[in-house]
Amino acid sequence: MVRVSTDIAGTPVGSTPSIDWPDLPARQQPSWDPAELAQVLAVLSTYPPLVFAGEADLLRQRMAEVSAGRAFTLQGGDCAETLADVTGPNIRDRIKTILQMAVVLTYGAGMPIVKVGRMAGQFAKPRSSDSETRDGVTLPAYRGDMVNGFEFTEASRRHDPDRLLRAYHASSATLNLVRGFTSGGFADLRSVHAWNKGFIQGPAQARYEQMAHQIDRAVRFLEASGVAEAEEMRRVEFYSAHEALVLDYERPMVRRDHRTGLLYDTSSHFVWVGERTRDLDGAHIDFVSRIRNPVGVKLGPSADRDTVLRLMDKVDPEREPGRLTFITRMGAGTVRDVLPALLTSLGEEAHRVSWVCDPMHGNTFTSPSGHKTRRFEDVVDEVRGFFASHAEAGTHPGGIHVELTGNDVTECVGGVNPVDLDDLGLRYETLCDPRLNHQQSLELAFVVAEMLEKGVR
Ligand SMILES: O=C[C@H](O)[C@H](O)COP(=O)(O)O
Ligand SMILES: C=C(OP(=O)(O)O)C(=O)O
Ligand SMILES: [Mn+2]
Repeated sequence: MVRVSTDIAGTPVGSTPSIDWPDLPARQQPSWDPAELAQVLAVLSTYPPLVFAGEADLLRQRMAEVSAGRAFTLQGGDCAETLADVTGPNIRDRIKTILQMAVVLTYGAGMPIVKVGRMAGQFAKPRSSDSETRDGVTLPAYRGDMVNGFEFTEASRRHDPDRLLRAYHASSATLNLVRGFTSGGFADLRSVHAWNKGFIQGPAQARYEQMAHQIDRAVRFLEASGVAEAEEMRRVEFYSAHEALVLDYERPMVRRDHRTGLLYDTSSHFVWVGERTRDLDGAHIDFVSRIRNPVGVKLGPSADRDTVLRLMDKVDPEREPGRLTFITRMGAGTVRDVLPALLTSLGEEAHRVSWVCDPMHGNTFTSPSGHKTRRFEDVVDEVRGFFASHAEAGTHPGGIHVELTGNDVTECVGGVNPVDLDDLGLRYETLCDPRLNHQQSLELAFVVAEMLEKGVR
């Protein structure tokens, strides 16, 4: 995964601190049996960290480049990872998709792409409703495999703290494979480029051929000049991220770094707080304010200047480069009305954080067949509106955050090889929100690369 220099590798993994977490209101938390939970927490807090403090520091440096306008970040993966989907082929194909997108974006941006998987911990979901009713039977809503099962039975929907340990092990197995894939030659620029050529030979050909041709020339130049042989071209830095939602998972994973005495959430390199849990005086914002990892906060269309400044004061009072990322998810129809004004109202402060576009969560609707879906065209339109907003405000559009899979699912409609509303039932596999499939993800990368290359006003 990330390239680890000797001083990072030599970093002691840190001790489990005893922290009296303040008793603040926390939304969207499971209701566990307290005795069962206590047993699990005692075990989880002794488990090895999944990431090193030094790796999180390195990602913070990379995100500092994003906030300074010298890098772009690609964050992507499932809405909800599931325990059953932790398989070699699934992980490989998701990594492959992200790497393919990153090559295209690198070309378009002419900047380093900071690659972050929404994976190895994305096992918990906030829900609109606490319960779900089917055929007159009401049960607790599915909240992700870290909390309960998707199967619609009382036993499966029970909040089971043992699942925290299963999520830890699944995250550990995922990260292990990701580290292998991204450092062991699989990520070789030439193979990734060859996979992209496969995409362009399909229906995308006419629309994206010109850019594909330019990328091909650039890679051929690297090969001809011998640069493609370099070790750096055979591996990539790749980081993990998930929503820090279930505090009974995140808190026991916090460790004190022996070098500095500071706290890190060792469940992931990057964690974010979601739109539904970012209350200024709530436990989630308090949690991320205490850890040293680079962190994100989602912002929906209701976020105003005052809220954003107060979030900055809480989470990033020193305005440390790379520390805080705002992930905006305004909706394609709203972004142009709301985002430029918000950015402008922040003045200089808007330059002290990174801005990333989540074009998924503001664009969800239910199809006539009853599937939760999104239109590819709306996703693209929100990214376009995001770029235009930053151009207007003079701030850096720092990246995209996307729900995607490497599989050929039919969950979002549209794209150059279109999924129609009638196709949704063919391969609708997500247990929560609809993801872009492999082709739609690559197509998004080409469209965004064009925006990066040509600029959007
Ligand atoms: O991923 C985000 C949320 O968990 C999801 O959009 C909530 O969806 P719901 O409205 O089906 O609960
Ligand atoms: C829950 C999510 O998003 P948001 O907090 O923006 O609704 C998510 O990213 O899956
Ligand atoms: Mn989602």
